[in-house]
Amino acid sequence: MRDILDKIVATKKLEITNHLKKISLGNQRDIAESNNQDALLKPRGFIRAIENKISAGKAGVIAEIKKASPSKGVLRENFQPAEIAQSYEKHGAACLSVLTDIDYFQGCNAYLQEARAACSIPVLRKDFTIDPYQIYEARAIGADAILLIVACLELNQMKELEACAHELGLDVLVEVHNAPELEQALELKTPLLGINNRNLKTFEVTLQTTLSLLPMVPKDKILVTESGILGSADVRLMRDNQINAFLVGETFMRATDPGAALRELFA
Ligand SMILES: O=P(O)(O)OC[C@@H](O)[C@@H](O)c1c[nH]c2ccccc12
Repeated sequence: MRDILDKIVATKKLEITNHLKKISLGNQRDIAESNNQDALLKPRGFIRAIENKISAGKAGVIAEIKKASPSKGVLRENFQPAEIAQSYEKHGAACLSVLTDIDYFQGCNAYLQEARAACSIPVLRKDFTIDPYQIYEARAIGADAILLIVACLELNQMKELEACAHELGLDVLVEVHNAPELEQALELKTPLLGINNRNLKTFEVTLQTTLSLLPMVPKDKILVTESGILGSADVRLMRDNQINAFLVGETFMRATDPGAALRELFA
């Protein structure tokens, strides 16, 4: 049986092919938009926003906006990206992460646009990036950073995608969940390195993933621990190990007020 990541990547390839087909059939609007520099939003520095929090002695929190996940189904019924974004910003998030994948996370580009327009902090487009076309699209919808998941990319492809993002002024978060992937990620230029505590192939979550890879992470990288941060003990464990950047989704999505939950978790 194929695992979920293979399945997602296969769907993503189909989505891109269909989109490119639509464009070549005469729907040029998306392309025209992304070529119109005046219509483009100026990127907000994603990495800089995290660095600023950390150098002020605070946690750099990337607060996620996701309606659903393949492992847990719908996380939040009354899902209002703009309202959530404002609450996150008000309660001290460094940045946002917005799921735009449709088929597995019930996300969409409009959620990112709504969230970003409602606040002034930078936004990561959380999606399965496998083609440069998606990076142009990310730029066109106003994303400030993109995600590269080592588990679904070849090294040369990753370098090409990173160069494309940097050319467009976007920051890159590279994500790993084991030692061989980490070695590949260190071949990239980006200082922003995410360790996902959730194995995307098995859905298993353990904070040990971050702790066990920590000795391999060079000091000049900004390490983000991703997934499975549930309570203040988790935050303390990470901060005791000099890990100061966090990507948190589910814990906030299940709270009545996601921003208030953020403030409480990092108090
Ligand atoms: O909801 P959690 O357990 O706090 O996890 C957030 C985030 O790390 C997770 O959504 C995530 C990390 N990497 C991904 C890649 C694709 C989709 C989703 C993700």
